[in-house]
Amino acid sequence: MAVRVHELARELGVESKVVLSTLKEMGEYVKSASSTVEAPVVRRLKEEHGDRLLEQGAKKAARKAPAKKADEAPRAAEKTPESTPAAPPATPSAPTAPKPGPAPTPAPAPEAPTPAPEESQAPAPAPEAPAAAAAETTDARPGPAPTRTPGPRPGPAPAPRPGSAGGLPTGGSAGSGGPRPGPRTPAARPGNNPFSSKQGMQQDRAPRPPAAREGGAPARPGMPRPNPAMMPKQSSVTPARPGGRPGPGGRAGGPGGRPGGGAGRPGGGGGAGARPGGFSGPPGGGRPGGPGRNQRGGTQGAFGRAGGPVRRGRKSKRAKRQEFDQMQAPSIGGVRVRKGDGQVVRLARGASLTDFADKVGVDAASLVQVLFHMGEMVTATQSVNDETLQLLGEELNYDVQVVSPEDEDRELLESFSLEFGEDEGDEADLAARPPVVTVMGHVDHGKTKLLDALRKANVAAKEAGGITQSIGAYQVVTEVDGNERAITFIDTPGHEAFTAMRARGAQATDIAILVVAADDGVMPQTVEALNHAKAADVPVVVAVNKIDKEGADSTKVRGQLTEYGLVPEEYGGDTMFIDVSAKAEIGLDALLEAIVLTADAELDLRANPNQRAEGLAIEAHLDRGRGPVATVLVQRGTLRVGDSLVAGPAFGRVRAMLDEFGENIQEATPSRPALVLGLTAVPGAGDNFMVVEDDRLARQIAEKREARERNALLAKRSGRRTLEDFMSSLEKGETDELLLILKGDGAGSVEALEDSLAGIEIGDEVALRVIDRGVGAITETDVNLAAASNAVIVGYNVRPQGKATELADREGVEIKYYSVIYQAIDEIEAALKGMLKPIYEEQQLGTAEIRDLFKSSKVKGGNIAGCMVTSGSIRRNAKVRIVRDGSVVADNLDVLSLRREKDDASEVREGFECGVVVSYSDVKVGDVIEAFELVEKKRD
Ligand SMILES: Nc1nc2c(ncn2[C@@H]2O[C@H](COP(=O)(O)OP(=O)(O)OP(=O)(O)O)[C@@H](O)[C@H]2O)c(=O)[nH]1
Repeated sequence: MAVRVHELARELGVESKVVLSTLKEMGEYVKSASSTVEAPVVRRLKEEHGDRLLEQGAKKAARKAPAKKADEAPRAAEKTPESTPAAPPATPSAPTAPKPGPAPTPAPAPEAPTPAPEESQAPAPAPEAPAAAAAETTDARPGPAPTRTPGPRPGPAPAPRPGSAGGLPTGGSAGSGGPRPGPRTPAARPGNNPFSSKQGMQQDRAPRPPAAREGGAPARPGMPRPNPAMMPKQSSVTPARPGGRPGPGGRAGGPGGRPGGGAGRPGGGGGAGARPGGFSGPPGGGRPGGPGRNQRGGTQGAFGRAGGPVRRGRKSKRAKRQEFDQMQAPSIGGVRVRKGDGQVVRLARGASLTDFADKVGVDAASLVQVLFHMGEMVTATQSVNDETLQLLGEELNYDVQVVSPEDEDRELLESFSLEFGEDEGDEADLAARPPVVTVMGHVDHGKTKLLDALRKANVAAKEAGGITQSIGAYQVVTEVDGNERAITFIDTPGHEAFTAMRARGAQATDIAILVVAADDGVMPQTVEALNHAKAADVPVVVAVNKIDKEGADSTKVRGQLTEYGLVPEEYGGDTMFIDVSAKAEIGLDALLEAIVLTADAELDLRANPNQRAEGLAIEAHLDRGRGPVATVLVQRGTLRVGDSLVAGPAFGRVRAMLDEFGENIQEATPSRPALVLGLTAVPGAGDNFMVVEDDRLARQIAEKREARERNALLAKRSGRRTLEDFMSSLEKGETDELLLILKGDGAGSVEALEDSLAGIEIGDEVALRVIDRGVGAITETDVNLAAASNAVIVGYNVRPQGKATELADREGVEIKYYSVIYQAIDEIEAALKGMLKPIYEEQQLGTAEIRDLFKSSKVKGGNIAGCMVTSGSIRRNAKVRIVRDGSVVADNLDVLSLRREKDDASEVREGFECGVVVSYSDVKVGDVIEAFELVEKKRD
């Protein structure tokens, strides 16, 4: 593939330094005459400077020719044959030559090229001039030189071609040049280029290996170089190239191509062989395309070939450019894709190959192919997961950065000149805010009970006489050092919720209360919760619970936690441990005080209350009467009724706000949880919210987020389907998939449903895939999606909206409604089982021995076997097998006819004789007919 500068120079007939300087002009790094030059560069050199160099070479040759020719020729001759394997074209020609039979062949060949193309017919005229010009080059070319000698007849030249056998070389040129000779040596052309003549460039053609034409060839040192003038033409000839076509591969496979070509040359048949040669470079290059395909290497080939008297037009500049581009691109698994040089490509999570392709300016289809070669089947528009994007990036030498949702959201907001998460103004604008607390701990250690107890202990609640409602968070007011201090509790205990929020980039919690039951001590989830708190860099207050219980050992808990780095203050550490009893309501005030003190000691909890509100949605659901409702936690600013709000993919205007007592409030300050009404959709827990200038802006942001989330979800769901998976499912027969669209009345219930569904285990044969999910009524959009993807809609506590039912009926979409999650799971599980292909079990029915054979022309199967049923029975509709001497000679046969006496029978039992015709005529006396039935087996 790569050639050295001096070889290239020789081929072009110029001095190495000329090539060197030209390459340098082109910006290529080449040091000396022995430096190697990659095929694509060679090609570019030729395309851009070929003519000039060849001209230069020709002049030089002309000057030296007389002297040189004499000895060079012979030299070349020797070389070609063996020494230059690289120059297959030449080589082949030589051998081939003989074949043509026409003795002259060998010799003439050289000449042939020389002569003007036009003349091809009249080879004889081999013009001197051309020869001279070529001389330089020629020297390399073995073939030509010798040829000359023998006969002036160019005619023979074609002969080599005929060699099509070896043909390749010829082939290419042959197309045009070769053909010419053809007439002379008809045999020569294997019919490859029937249309040869057309072009005038024959001269060179003949000598030139097809590959050369393509440019890949140039590398060939020994190649007979066509005369300078030829260069450009060659390309036009290309089409003629039979198998040898070094499409893209040509460049790589200079050498390889040739050889292959040799074989392939002859007609399309050679295609396969030819290809590999041409493609030597890329591993996949060898792919044996259809013959026709190989020939050409490209679509052009297809066109060129088909049309009989096809005109091989010259390649347009554009075509050449494309070809060059293609050649320049490295090949991955046979696919040519331009590689990057490590530049950063930022892609959103869930981006598709088309997005990737757009960013790097390549064809998405080629990326699909590259991935295919990497073992992944992905379509161009399908969302691809992060890992795959990164792998592809590595393969193509791009630094793919999958933008995290948070970054993406930041960018999205930036595009609207908005920023989330920063307090406006300076220090002076900040005011203290209450700490936000999450309760975590091991199962059954009393988290819920503690939250309830604290809620009841709420001073404010006591004063107001209010009963707190669960809106996802509540505030408690306590007295510390005579000051009323508020604390906000997030009402969802457990670190899962905490972590889930963190995973979304939301950190609502300032302090974590780690509940440890004094009678149980530190348990696995205690440690897990602790680690989550540490990871989030959230200070911990330990509530040693259930101290009212017998066997409670709060000291032990302190000791245990010390091992995990939580050293109680009383032991000299900085973690406050409070003994409490959620049940007996002991130590609750102390716990509240500890929270306030820890906040004061370790945290600077301040926020600017005088700005547009920002914060997090901590809980949201669809309320039948009130529509989407979301509990938001204001983190900074003040949220007011009437504000335009965007919360994740939901937006709207705050119609009303309620506190944890169900009371209407007009505003919510930092750390205040509030139930917001007025959103158009249900945001997710952990989604951030912010007040923006107007509804329009809120809508725009929400819409962009929604689109993004959908993509990300698709990417996550689509998973990677590897080739292996694909193959194995192919082996197993089609994999069936039950597609579902889940709609529910709350984000929690939908998630719960989806999680439960994910837990259904049916095996590999059928799969369950949730293609979309959402909160709210079943809409026409859902139905359309279901119709398009053949999915079933599952509505959990929701009903269809508008004309959704009508549309579903029309489209044949099934909508299942459930209000009990287990019922939904049971039914879906049953449906999945129903999709399983039945398992059949063989059940033996009986055996019969063939005692005699009767021929009957009336019987379709030929022989009627006279049998004695020796066990069980033989049934007309049974399956049978023939057993001879203990071996099964034919299996799974049908009973074509079963007769008892002269009547048709549906069953003949043991001990009776019968006449049987089976769908196997070669039965013999003594064979045993074994009858069996395939019975569907129940799955468990
Ligand atoms: N004796 C006693 N029992 C308690 C105390 N706190 C909680 N319990 C009991 O412990 C059991 C578990 O309490 P929960 O509050 O449900 O515990 P949890 O940590 O929220 O449990 P999960 O939600 O399953 O993780 C209940 O039966 C409570 O009544 C306490 O201080 N003393």
